[in-house]
Amino acid sequence: MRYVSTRGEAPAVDFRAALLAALAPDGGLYLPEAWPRHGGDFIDRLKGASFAEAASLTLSPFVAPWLSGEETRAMAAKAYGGFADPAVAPLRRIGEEDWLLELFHGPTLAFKDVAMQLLGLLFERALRDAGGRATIIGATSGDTGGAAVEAFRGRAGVEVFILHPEGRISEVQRRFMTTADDPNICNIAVDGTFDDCQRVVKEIFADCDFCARHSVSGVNSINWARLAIQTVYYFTAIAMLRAEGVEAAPSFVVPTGNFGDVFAGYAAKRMGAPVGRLCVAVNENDIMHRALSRGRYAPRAVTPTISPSMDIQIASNFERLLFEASGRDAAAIRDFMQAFAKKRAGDIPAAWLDEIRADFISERASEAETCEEIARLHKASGVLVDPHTAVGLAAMRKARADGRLSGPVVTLATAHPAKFPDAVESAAGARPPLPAHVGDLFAKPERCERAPASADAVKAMIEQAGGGR
Ligand SMILES: Cc1ncc(COP(=O)(O)O)c(C=O)c1O
Ligand SMILES: N[C@@H](CCOP(=O)(O)O)C(=O)O
Repeated sequence: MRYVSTRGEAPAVDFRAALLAALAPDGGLYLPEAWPRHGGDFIDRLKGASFAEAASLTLSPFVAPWLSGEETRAMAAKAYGGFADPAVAPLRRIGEEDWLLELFHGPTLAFKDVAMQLLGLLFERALRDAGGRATIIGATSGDTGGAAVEAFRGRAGVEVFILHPEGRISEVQRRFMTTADDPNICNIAVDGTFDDCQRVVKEIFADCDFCARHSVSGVNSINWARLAIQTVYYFTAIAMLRAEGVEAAPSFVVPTGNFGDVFAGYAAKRMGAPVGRLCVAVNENDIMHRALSRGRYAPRAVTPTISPSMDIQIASNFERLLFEASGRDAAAIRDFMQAFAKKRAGDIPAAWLDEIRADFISERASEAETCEEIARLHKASGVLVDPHTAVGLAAMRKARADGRLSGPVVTLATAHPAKFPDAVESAAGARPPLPAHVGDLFAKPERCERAPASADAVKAMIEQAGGGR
């Protein structure tokens, strides 16, 4: 399997090269040159399988011939061995035809752990094979950073620089990053928004000399490997529903920010997973809802919300969807992205929009609706959800009410409620305790640098630390 760039001006590469590069050298995002198919009885084969086994079966066409099925299975078993729930991504029924897919049982209590725990091992292996080092640069609105720190702390040959928007993430999210005392981890609180952090990361990637000198790589969802791994839980969720006797193709509601997780659902569908609709659920930062419903992709100023990880305007992975919707017309994507960079807005061609709407719907949840959803579920069933998951549930309820969703629906529960205790307590009147395995988070000292939202400032910090050399 080889990987091509959405902008068509970079050579096709194998999985290991796409993994280590993260972003293609032409500024585009990698995708498999053709979607592998998991048809036939694939879902049935997953029914009794462990999550690690399912991961190895799902990922094998992506990682072959670099890794054998046996090697992938061993890595996945190691990656998921420490999850608090042995199912890794269990389903919880919350209504007649409604389920939550709980993706927060990993070490930092968010869905990012599912991909990141395996990604850490893949990086380690890739660097060992290539005999190299890496400087990982990442932007986070709260969860990617903690998951990356946990997955890469103490790993030989890897230095990690994570940028977060100062004061715009929860204290628990921040502590998952800043309490790591390993010398290969550097947290940087940026004076700006998540979009500023992501812009700085992309500007650094655009400096080819710097990247070559420091072996720069990334673990945000611009990295195809992240999304490939995230396809796994769409397959396992469908297999678990089948095991419960639910044969109809479920729809998935995905709390969305950078458009990575919902694109993974789309990728699973393209690979043959029987997926109904994909519902893009956003908070008041609703650029993706406006783009999909009105056809104009135009950022506004970021509004801080109680679901801070989705306080995002520029959704990196939308480029991947546009590439698919355009019939993989890389020249058209280049034009679209260049015009967008200049005008800060873009009109999505009608034909592309029709393609997108064949698979996707979208919905927005206000702050009040998000709080109501947390309170409603807690009152009805005693279950506490985090505000990102609640955005998904509010979107699900609206889309069911007007008939855009029907039949079995799985809403992705993307974070543990204890990551956002204040917001959850104020909505539901109950404070979610931190799980015992992370109970010492508030006892550890924090370590964090500060920087303006400038690529030069961050590059200077990396230079000074000697990252990747
Ligand atoms: C808890 C949580 N939910 C949802 C999202 C949105 O996911 P994505 O950026 O893949 O759309 C994020 C951030 O990525 C998150 O941290
Ligand atoms: N919501 C994310 C933002 C980064 O998204 P990614 O999926 O591209 O890594 C976060 O919590 O950091």
